[in-house]
Amino acid sequence: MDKPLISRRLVDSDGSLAEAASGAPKVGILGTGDFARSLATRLVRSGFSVVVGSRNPKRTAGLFPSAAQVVFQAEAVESSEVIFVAVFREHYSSLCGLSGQLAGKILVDVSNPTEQEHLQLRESNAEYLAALFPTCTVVKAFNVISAWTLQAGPRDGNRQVPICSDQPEAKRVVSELAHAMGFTPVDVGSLAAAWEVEARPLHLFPSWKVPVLLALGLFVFFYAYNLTRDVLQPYVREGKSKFYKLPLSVVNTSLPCVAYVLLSLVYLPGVLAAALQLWRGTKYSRFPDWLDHWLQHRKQIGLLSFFCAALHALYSMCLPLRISYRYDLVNLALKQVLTNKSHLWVEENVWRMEIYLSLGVLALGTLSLLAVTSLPSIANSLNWREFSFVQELWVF
Ligand SMILES: NC(=O)C1=CN([C@@H]2O[C@H](COP(=O)(O)OP(=O)(O)OC[C@H]3O[C@@H](n4cnc5c(N)ncnc54)[C@H](OP(=O)(O)O)[C@@H]3O)[C@@H](O)[C@H]2O)C=CC1
Ligand SMILES: [Fe+3]
Repeated sequence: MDKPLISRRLVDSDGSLAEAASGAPKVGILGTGDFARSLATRLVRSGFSVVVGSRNPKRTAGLFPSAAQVVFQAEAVESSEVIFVAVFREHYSSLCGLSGQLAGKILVDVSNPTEQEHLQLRESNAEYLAALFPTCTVVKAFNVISAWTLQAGPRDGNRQVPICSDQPEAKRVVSELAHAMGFTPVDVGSLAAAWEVEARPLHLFPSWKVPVLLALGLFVFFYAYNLTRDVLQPYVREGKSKFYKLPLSVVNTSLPCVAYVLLSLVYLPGVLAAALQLWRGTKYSRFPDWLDHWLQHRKQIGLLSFFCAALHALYSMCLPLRISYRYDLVNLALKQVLTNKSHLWVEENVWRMEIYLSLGVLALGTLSLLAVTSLPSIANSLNWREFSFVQELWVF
């Protein structure tokens, strides 16, 4: 890997990928599926010479950049020292015929198990591959990167690539490769860590689970409290039916309570941490685990607090749109004008409007939150010219 990693001629005049620079480091790929194709494209763009091993190279060669060589599996593994195994676990054993040529080489396991496989098989895919090819060094890497990200380039989202292996030298080689492709390699230890690395793509938004459950729990608590206070109590005491308040009014009264409590939970751990440091007399000792986790979740708790506050503002703006509000106004006017006790109230209309408004506001709030949270990744995905264009628009 001491050779220059970025070649000079990468793109043909017609836009397809051109010949890689002669003498560029050679990387092998076994498999010709989605992942293999995107990986080959990224490697060629990063200046590597790529040789792809297929069971049927004639059929699949047209799918790869012209700079990548597509040959039979045996030929591909012969000419490269680092070989990506872009094949599903159940087909690993079909590669055993190549073990002679693969001896002493670095195999990069990029595979991901399904959730069911991950729970059933206690052995990671990488360890299984290492057991099948004991003369090779297996490195687990790139499984958290999608074919799409490889194709588009590591511009938006997470660039981190966790890498693990029992051989530090092999880990170094693959880390340099990841770095040259624009990713950030993260050493997560020996191959025993592969099981945990393979679990990562199975969890969606892991850092949001506790904050979301917390916000939901608080919402249920305050909703139950406001329901008892504003609806059940008047019904039991005075026989007044105010159940139409359930979808809108009670929700709107509960939201700011949740927002305030969540906001205080954003600031409280910082205060506790400072107090703990003063009490211990040092800034350089570890916080207890619970405080550490709490501090790490502050961003998500803050965003949820903002979401509840924004929903509350939207609900409040929409309150005068409610038909119940209009009926109340008309009734008040009637009461003032007429002496008799006429009462204008169509229960069905009230309910329909309350529910429609509630759902509409919820959808609008969710969309705004999505827009706000995706702003950083949108900003990340812009190149410098697009970014300055947006900046100019903004200033204008
Ligand atoms: N797609 C993605 O976004 C991601 C995929 N991965 C991992 O990459 C690996 C490949 O995924 P993907 O490219 O999507 O899968 P595909 O099904 O698209 O491709 C699998 C490839 O395996 C090759 N292969 C080799 N031996 C066999 C065999 N005995 N039977 C069937 N196929 C065989 C085939 O190539 P040929 O016929 O030319 O030999 C085939 O193209 C998987 O382990 C997956 O978990 C990891 C992260 C993201
Ligand atoms: Fe308010």
